[in-house]
Amino acid sequence: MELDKMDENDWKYHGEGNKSLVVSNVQHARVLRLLKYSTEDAENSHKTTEQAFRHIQNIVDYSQNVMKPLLGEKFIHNGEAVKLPLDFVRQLSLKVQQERPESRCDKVMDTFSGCALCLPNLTQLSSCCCCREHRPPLCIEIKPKCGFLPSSRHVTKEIKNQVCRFCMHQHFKLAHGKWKRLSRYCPLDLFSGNKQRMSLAIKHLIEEPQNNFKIFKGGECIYSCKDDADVLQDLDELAQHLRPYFLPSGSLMNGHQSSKVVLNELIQVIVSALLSSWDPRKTHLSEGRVRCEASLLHRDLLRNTNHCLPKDCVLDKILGTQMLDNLDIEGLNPLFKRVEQHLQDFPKERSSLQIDGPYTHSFLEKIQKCPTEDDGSIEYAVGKVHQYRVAMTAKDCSIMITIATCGEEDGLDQSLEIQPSKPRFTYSVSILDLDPKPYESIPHQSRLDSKIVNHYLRSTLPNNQELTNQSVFLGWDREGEDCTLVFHPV
Ligand SMILES: O=P(O)(O)O[C@@H]1[C@@H](OP(=O)(O)O)[C@H](OP(=O)(O)O)[C@H](O)[C@H](OP(=O)(O)O)[C@H]1OP(=O)(O)O
Ligand SMILES: Nc1ncnc2c1ncn2[C@@H]1O[C@H](COP(=O)(O)OP(=O)(O)OP(=O)(O)O)[C@@H](O)[C@H]1O
Repeated sequence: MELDKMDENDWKYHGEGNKSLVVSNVQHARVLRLLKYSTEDAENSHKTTEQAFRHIQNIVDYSQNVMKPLLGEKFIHNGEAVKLPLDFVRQLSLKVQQERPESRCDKVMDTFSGCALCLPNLTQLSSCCCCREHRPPLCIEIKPKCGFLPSSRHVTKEIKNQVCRFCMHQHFKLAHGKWKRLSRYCPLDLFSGNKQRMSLAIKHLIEEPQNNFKIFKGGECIYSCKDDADVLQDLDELAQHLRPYFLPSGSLMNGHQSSKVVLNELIQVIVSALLSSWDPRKTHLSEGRVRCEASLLHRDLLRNTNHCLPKDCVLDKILGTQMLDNLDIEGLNPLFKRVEQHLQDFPKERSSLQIDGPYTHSFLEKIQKCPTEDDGSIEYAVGKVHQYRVAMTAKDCSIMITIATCGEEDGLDQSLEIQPSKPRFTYSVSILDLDPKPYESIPHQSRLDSKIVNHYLRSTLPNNQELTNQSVFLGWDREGEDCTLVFHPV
């Protein structure tokens, strides 16, 4: 990328989240991730070039020195902080504006600093030369969220040991208008390691993707949550896109039947990619922490299955890192206050305690060498706060599974052979959105936790009206449901 010859016509809108907007290059498999600011205080809060560059470099350091050792080398792609010509950034901002979803327009792209993060475009396979078939790669993006129930003795509300945060949060989001329908996805099903539960979790993601599920074909997003949340997802249209990948070319199957087959095949491929690992060992998950009472799975299936993830598969790595939060926000809060008090008394120690970074090897050491028992020290409190922030990153990251079909003769390192008669896929699995979560956000986390739990208790118990209504609407059979997709025209 020649930074002095940047042309906005070489880039197009790719996607965005709460904090950044992403554009992709039309020729090369690269993206630029630019910061966003809230429109209310864009004038005041924008950073100077040096501050913005430092901020982005911090993200790179954190991803490389902290998250990569925890999540595994193979899943993480280092980005590079770059300084772009301001003219280019301003033109780019004008160009992408009309593509942006309305729901994200409460923030504006940073056109002041000229800084961005340059990353490989993970929706495209980097070494696709082994694939002689010329179908564009497919990429499935999953934001899995928190995959376990807390077991901390500091938890004061019993419901937190029974219903997972995602399922409780759904009710809060619905009440506050963030979404119009409840998602039936439960992260504990996805992280269970049980193929049947995982398939169901993915089925629920497809059915109601919200911001947890997207599909790209040849780098273009072909399936995601629409801004017009009233519209139900068109699964037949999705299946049309996927048919060439999952149904033999001569197949006579048509209509709903073929959509069902195609989507079930897709689900199987996703499950296999999520569980793939070279390590034959398993991580056994403690029963009490992987069963969510709000999951719609048949109770027997929840009770009578083994819960284990192949060691070092992407889900195992993410879950292990999420579990660094072992005190829960309720147990962390007093430690955060201890750190706050200490910083008031000794403000100069902020830097040696690495409260705002730098995210070096010694930051990782503070996490890894944190004492297991509270000895009353500031080191323990800081170690737990750092661990919690790292766990928060892992609870908010996304998984990208990029797959391409390949011919019989292709020699592949990573190939998924689902069934010998079916097409083979080469794939790559990556993790993205590994930004450090600010130290200052901990009090907000604590308030949000109480709001979510209290809202859930108020709104859902003792009757579960919202869920029941939705099941009727979509025609799902809640109790006896298996993992096959059922299509009911509405
Ligand atoms: O708090 P949560 O669980 O709602 O997570 C936030 C996400 O909401 P979600 O529930 O996934 O829709 C939220 O996602 P959306 O903006 O809702 O797509 C962000 O990822 C936010 O992170 P950040 O503050 O931008 O770094 C996330 O905030 P953090 O808690 O990770 O800081
Ligand atoms: N390296 C990449 N390759 C391809 N697509 C990417 C890449 N990085 C980000 N994206 C796309 O851009 C979207 C927004 O990026 P990202 O999740 O990093 O933004 P964010 O603002 O940090 O999100 P959040 O709301 O979680 O804070 C992603 O959901 C993904 O679809």
